[in-house]
Amino acid sequence: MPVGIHMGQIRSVLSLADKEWRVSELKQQFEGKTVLLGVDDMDVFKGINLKLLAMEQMLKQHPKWEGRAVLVQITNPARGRGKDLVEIQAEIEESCKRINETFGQPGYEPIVFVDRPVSLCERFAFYTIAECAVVTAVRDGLNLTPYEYIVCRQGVSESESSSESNGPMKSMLVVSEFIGCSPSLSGAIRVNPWNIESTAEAMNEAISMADGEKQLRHEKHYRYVSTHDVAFWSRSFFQDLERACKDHFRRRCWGIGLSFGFRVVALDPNFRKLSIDHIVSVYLRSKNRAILLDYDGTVMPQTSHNKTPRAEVISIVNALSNDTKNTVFVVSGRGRESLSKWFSPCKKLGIAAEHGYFMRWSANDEWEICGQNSEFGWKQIAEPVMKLYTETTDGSNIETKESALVWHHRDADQGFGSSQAKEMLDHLESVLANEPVAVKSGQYIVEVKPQGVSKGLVAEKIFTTMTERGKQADFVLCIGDDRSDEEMFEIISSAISSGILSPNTSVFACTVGQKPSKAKYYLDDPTEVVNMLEALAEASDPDSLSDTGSEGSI
Ligand SMILES: O=P(O)(O)OC[C@H]1O[C@H](O[C@H]2O[C@H](CO)[C@@H](O)[C@H](O)[C@H]2O)[C@H](O)[C@@H](O)[C@@H]1O
Repeated sequence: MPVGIHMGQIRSVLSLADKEWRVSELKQQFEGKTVLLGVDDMDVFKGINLKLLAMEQMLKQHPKWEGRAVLVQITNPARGRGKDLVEIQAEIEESCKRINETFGQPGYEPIVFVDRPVSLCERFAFYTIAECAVVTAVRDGLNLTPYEYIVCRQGVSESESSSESNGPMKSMLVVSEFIGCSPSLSGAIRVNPWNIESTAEAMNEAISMADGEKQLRHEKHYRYVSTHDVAFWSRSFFQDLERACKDHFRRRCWGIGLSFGFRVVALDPNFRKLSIDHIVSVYLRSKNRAILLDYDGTVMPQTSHNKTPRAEVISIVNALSNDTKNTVFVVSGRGRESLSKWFSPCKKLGIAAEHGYFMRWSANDEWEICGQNSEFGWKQIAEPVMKLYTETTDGSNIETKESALVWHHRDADQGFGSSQAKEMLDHLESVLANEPVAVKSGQYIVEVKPQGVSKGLVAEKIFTTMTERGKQADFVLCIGDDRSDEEMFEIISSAISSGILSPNTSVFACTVGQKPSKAKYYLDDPTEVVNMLEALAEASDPDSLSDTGSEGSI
């Protein structure tokens, strides 16, 4: 895939004598005329007929160009065949005939259609004499025509060329917004080629522009094109590869996903499977344990239709939270009503619901509101946007939580749902830019929640409160599967250096599934998570188990 031009090749072709000969011939042929140039393959996507129609419109709207403006359209012979191509060729032929009949005069043809093979030298000669290059492709890759044109207009130094110097260089470009190089040409006039009138206006504007302005635009383009050539891009590509591969010798690589979703991820060599035997032995030696459990994707499989926790999970969580050495929290994005209902048998369990907007240390404690903001005016802005995407995305729906709004697309078409989610994320971020909210994407969701509410802050609050109560954690187990859980892992990895946790704390930050994560450990799925928790519950000291229904575990 070319990402720039070959400066050396263009310069050497430009210096060739036969090109000089052709340039002076062309200068003579178009003396007193302003040449607009198109160079395209004969192809249905190149928008050649749209360009001809725009030229016709320009001559109608700006009769001053009659007799003066010429569109030279070089069309490389078609590489394929087919009905579409035959039709477009007929349209082009008809447009050329009509325009030349309507606006032509003796010695003047507004359209010069060149449909024979044109050598590189001749093409460059045409670039050299053109006041403006016009590219109206309706779909294309990079398209090097504008780049080649700019370099040819700059020319080669006088020592390499026999042509006389023409003073300051200038060039103008009218380019389709649908071609790859369009964003790199800030001085070009960008058009939607389907809009004939505005393309005609752009062509008029380009050739009517003051020379000084054309020079400035040309200089800017030439600087970019000549410094970002093929050599530049290949160097930069290799540098990126080197940077990306720098640590590969010490990383393990894994292939994840299938077909277009396939990716190779490099994992830290210290990232390893959590050994049940190891964690149990550390658990047994510790006295003040903090256990933070995410819900969906961690103790509850993402694929389960019934989201109510199984009796086995309730019994394990209950046993863990009844151990007086333990402070156990479910830290989830889910609402407080469902979490407190599901875990109602676990009286000592702490719950952080809606990513910690609501926190409760045990069933007997009051809910604390952790966010500083209880203003939800932003919902009036976010909800209509979500509704718009829900209407156009079959299988999606909106969940209204007390502090947040969530757009779900798990049941929508996978590709369409995720592209809609990306677009909606940008849309919401821009309309909510001045609101005290954060817009986040998660497992098939886009969520808008109050700023300053995160699972990371929940973890921090649990650790500091334990320390304040004289029970600084010497064992931390934190398990989660998604991005919101990474915020807990991040806090944990900095907690020792910031003094929130003691350097002697045994930390088990564990993600579910092997993937890049801030956690040092992984377990493969919720079944393994539940097995590990069961082993810890069995290792809990029966003497330190409290009566259910009594005070909080701290
Ligand atoms: O923090 P978690 O416990 O992992 O919860 C995060 C979100 O859980 C819920 O969404 C999840 O379950 C949905 C099915 O019930 C599923 O469609 C979605 O893909 C999952 O992310 C909940 O609805 C969200 O509000 C939570 O933020």
